Amino acid sequence: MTVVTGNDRLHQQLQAGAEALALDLNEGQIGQLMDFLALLQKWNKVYNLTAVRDPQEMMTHHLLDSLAAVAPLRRHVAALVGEGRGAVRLLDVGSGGGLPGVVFAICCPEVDVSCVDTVGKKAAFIQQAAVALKLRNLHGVHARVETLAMPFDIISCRAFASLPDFVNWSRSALAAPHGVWLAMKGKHPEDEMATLPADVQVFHVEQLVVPGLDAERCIIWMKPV
Ligand SMILES: C[S@@+](CC[C@H](N)C(=O)[O-])C[C@H]1O[C@@H](n2cnc3c(N)ncnc32)[C@H](O)[C@@H]1O
Repeated sequence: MTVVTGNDRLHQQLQAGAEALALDLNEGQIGQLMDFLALLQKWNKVYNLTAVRDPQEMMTHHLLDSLAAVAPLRRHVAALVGEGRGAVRLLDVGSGGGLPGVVFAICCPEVDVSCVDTVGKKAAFIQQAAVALKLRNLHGVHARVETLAMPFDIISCRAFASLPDFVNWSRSALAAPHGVWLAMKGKHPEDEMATLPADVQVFHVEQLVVPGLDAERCIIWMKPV
């Protein structure tokens, strides 16, 4: 008789989710995502990284939710590389326990990902995850995003702030002239979009479907004009 453990079930769910999202992930990447889930579970008790405590809920609400943004991100990265941009740098703002930043670093090894958070222990957790998962393209940064001035090609966020606050606070870290913002949102944020600064343009609203999650999700892509 084969015994199916809770971990096996989560592994199967992750694999099925990646397939539903048409994501080409190798076994190493699936393994890193499972290891990241285990790290989140383990250190959440100490560092208070996320209000989500149940491993099953962490899979759907954190991992699969973040994975839903990977194909759109890969498309944008491919376009940047096609324009002749070398190493693509991404900043994930208010990354907390590393969402979506760590998932992006695992799934897009060619992208250099920095996760910034004002809470020191969260940035330290990202550094720890980078070592444990052997992710040389992942960095934890302890700072307020408003203080960063290094140029990033893509600045992402999930569950961070309103769109106007997100772009205003992170603007000095956006590379000119090609840098873009990738904001992961739930319901289409019409009110927030209406109050964006005049020199910030929404150039694409991309609907997302998260496997196993019956909820509205979208990416708001923005750029300075
Ligand atoms: C609600 S959590 C979201 C965490 C993660 N992105 C997620 O989706 O689970 C927001 C995070 O933003 C961080 N934060 C708030 N203001 C910030 C700022 N000005 N610069 C950087 N991080 C900030 C908080 O410490 C917190 O970890």
